[in-house]
Amino acid sequence: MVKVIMHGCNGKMGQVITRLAAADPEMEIVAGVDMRAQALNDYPVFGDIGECGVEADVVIDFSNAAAVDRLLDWCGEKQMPVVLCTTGLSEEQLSKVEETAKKTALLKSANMSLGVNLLMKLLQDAAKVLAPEGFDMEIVERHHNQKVDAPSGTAIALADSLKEALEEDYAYVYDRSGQRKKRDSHEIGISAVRGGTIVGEHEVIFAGEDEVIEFKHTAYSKALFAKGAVAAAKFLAGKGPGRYDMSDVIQL
Ligand SMILES: NC(=O)C1=CN([C@@H]2O[C@H](COP(=O)(O)OP(=O)(O)OC[C@H]3O[C@@H](n4cnc5c(N)ncnc54)[C@H](OP(=O)(O)O)[C@@H]3O)[C@@H](O)[C@H]2O)C=CC1
Ligand SMILES: O=C(O)C1=N[C@H](C(=O)O)C[C@H](O)C1
Repeated sequence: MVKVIMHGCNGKMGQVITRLAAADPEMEIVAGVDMRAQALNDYPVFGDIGECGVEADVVIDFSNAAAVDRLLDWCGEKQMPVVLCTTGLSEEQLSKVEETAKKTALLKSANMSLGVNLLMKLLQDAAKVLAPEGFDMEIVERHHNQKVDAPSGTAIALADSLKEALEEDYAYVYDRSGQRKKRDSHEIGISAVRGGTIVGEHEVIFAGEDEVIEFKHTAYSKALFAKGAVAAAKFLAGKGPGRYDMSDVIQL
């Protein structure tokens, strides 16, 4: 039985994971942490991770970037494995992630779905062929109107995987509204749409002369991400210090 502390337990993802774990004989949520320290389910909820004295094997985090520093400090100090799913982290926080992974097992992924993790690999093959031929690369992401960070962590991760595959350097461009100049060939444009209840869509466009190739992933339910997070928590429990990602969990 894997015992989980759910960080951000009263949020949208925290509640989807709570329902999934309740039906899973191999996993139990033993405590939750949330700004609103209100118990909505059958486990105790604390207002701060430091107040949680419940014994556990792993933390699953879907909270807010503002909560991540405190969480990383606590997990590092307690040598508590952590599945970090919150997006919108600063450069300083990303460095802290690497430092924390020297003290405890840490799996970070902006997207827990099989489809997006496979897409990251497929894109690298496409980029290696198309970018040197002069195809422009653009990413468009669409999410619900409750999302606070933009662009999505997934859009940045997709851009990072394009960049990683290419020999030449590419700059990310998020906003062209203040510019009166043509697009540079060595940029990756990233655009964010927010509206309604869109769960999450990511489109990667390779636009060349007289032809366009598009890759698209659509999430139809948050259960998709919850399923990946649960698999990641089972994988991470009992592991020693180290930095992991979803490619360690999913056989691609
Ligand atoms: N990696 C992935 O596959 C996915 C990542 N995400 C990311 O996960 C994060 C959460 O998403 P979602 O569940 O939709 O967001 P929600 O806002 O619905 O949930 C976040 C929860 O965390 C709580 N919270 C805020 N600050 C703290 C804190 N200091 N300590 C503990 N809890 C805190 C919030 O409380 P309050 O509402 O009172 O502020 C809220 O209940 C986002 O960054 C999102 O982008 C989402 C889906 C998939
Ligand atoms: O906030 C969300 O909802 C999501 N956030 C993640 C991101 O920023 O990439 C993943 C998913 O698309 C849903």
